[in-house]
Amino acid sequence: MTPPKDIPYRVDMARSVSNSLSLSTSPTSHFHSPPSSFKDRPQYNKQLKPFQRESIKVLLLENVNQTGRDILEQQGYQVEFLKSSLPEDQLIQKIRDVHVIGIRSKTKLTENVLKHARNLIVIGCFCIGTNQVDLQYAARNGIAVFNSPFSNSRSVAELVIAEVIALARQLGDRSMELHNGVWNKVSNGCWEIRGKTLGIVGYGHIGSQLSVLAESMGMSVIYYDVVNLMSMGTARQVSSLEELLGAADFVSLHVPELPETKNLFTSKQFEQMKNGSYLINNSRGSVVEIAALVDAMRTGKVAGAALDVYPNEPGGNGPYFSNELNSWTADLTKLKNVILTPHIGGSTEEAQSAIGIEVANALVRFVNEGATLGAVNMPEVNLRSLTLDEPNHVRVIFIHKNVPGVLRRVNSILGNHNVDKQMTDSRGEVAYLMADISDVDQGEIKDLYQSLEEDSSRIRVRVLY
Ligand SMILES: NC(=O)C1=CN([C@@H]2O[C@H](COP(=O)(O)OP(=O)(O)OC[C@H]3O[C@@H](n4cnc5c(N)ncnc54)[C@H](O)[C@@H]3O)[C@@H](O)[C@H]2O)C=CC1
Ligand SMILES: O=C(O)CCC(=O)C(=O)O
Repeated sequence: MTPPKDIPYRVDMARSVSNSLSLSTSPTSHFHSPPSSFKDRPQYNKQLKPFQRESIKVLLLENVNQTGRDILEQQGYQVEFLKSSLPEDQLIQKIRDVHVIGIRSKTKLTENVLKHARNLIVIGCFCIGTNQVDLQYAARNGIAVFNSPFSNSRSVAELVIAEVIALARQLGDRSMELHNGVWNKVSNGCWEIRGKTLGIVGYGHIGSQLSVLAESMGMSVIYYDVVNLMSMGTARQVSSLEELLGAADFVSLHVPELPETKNLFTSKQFEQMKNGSYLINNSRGSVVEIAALVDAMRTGKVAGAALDVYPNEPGGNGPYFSNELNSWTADLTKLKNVILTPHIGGSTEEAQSAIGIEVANALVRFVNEGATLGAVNMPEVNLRSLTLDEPNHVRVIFIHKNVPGVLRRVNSILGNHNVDKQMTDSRGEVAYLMADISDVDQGEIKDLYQSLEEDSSRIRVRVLY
């Protein structure tokens, strides 16, 4: 088979020899000796180099922070960077040959897209949410997914505090009026937030951080969560959403996108809110039925709203926030005291820089060492690093279907060598085995790889050395 022009020969070999999706499985790769300056150290980690790093192709979408790009480029990987997300047809073209993809919240990695990703081994979500990725499909195909679980939590919580005050004082309207030359000095319907009650729905990383900030500004905090959680400060957990809605002056949503949170807020919930209360949604657009919110605001039941997220969001910056995108847009934008922001809850220099570092490092650990610590769709497996004084050691990674009898078969293959350490774990249908074995000659690696490839449970084999 002649390799396509832009794919290095060994990538194509990996595919044709093993029928594997993974470049790094290639048993034909060269061993790279460690730099001689390291050799005098008594104990040092061996950099596993089963492939030429410059063959690893990385596609970064949605303006991933420079910190992340630097880490990946320093590895020698080929990094392609785009500022926006891509429509599905272009994404399918691009994803065909990459081994690593980095996205934020806009890029939808559905089964339909992922089935074209024949070389992909890992996805980095440079954000908290992972609802944009088909996590099950990815796991079933040996593709690990990483995110940054709390690097932007503080940024979101601070934005909510700003929104609580801005809504209470109708700041958006006053500012817009003055931009249009209208002086409108009023106090009617404007409030201090001191002594008011904030109701937080979803008391996880963001909700609990917000709780602390709100209390420090003199608010009382109540929260509703499906899990029983420890309260921060003097906040109080309530037993139902209805109870929260009946007591809160401000309601702020911090739940993930799940089937159970879809349209969590419809006309019923708006009816249960206090008259003249406020709604803030920085979670996901699917959580609130916007047409119902528009109705609740027209009647005055809800006195103001701040929205950062929408059911449909544009892939990049530009004049796209229109009825074409979401049918209720014109109704919403005509309302008074509505603050609309373009999904910027986590968009601060601090958060983006920290996310870039955290996710890029997780990607490098996975590509180079096979470690899945922090993966959101796979068992978390890691072994201490191999060291440079272990020259004939090989790390075997065997991602397989979680069915009986696999370990017996795999260990009979590995058993021809000395298994120094091994860890295996499962998550749902998928299991992940990592083993460091010694006394392996370079010439035996290909056979080892081939034997594992032939096991009926195999999802993906990688041999790192
Ligand atoms: N606007 C933005 O830029 C950002 C938005 N987000 C969104 O915020 C969400 C929350 O983030 P974190 O606080 O980090 O998540 P988290 O996972 O730490 O907390 C979520 C909480 O919601 C609770 N929960 C789940 N289902 C619930 C339900 N039906 N009713 C009540 N509580 C429920 C969970 O038990 C958990 O305590 C993310 O999933 C993401 O979608 C996150 C970061 C930035
Ligand atoms: O900053 C982004 O692109 C997405 C933020 C977000 O929604 C998240 O972290 O889940």
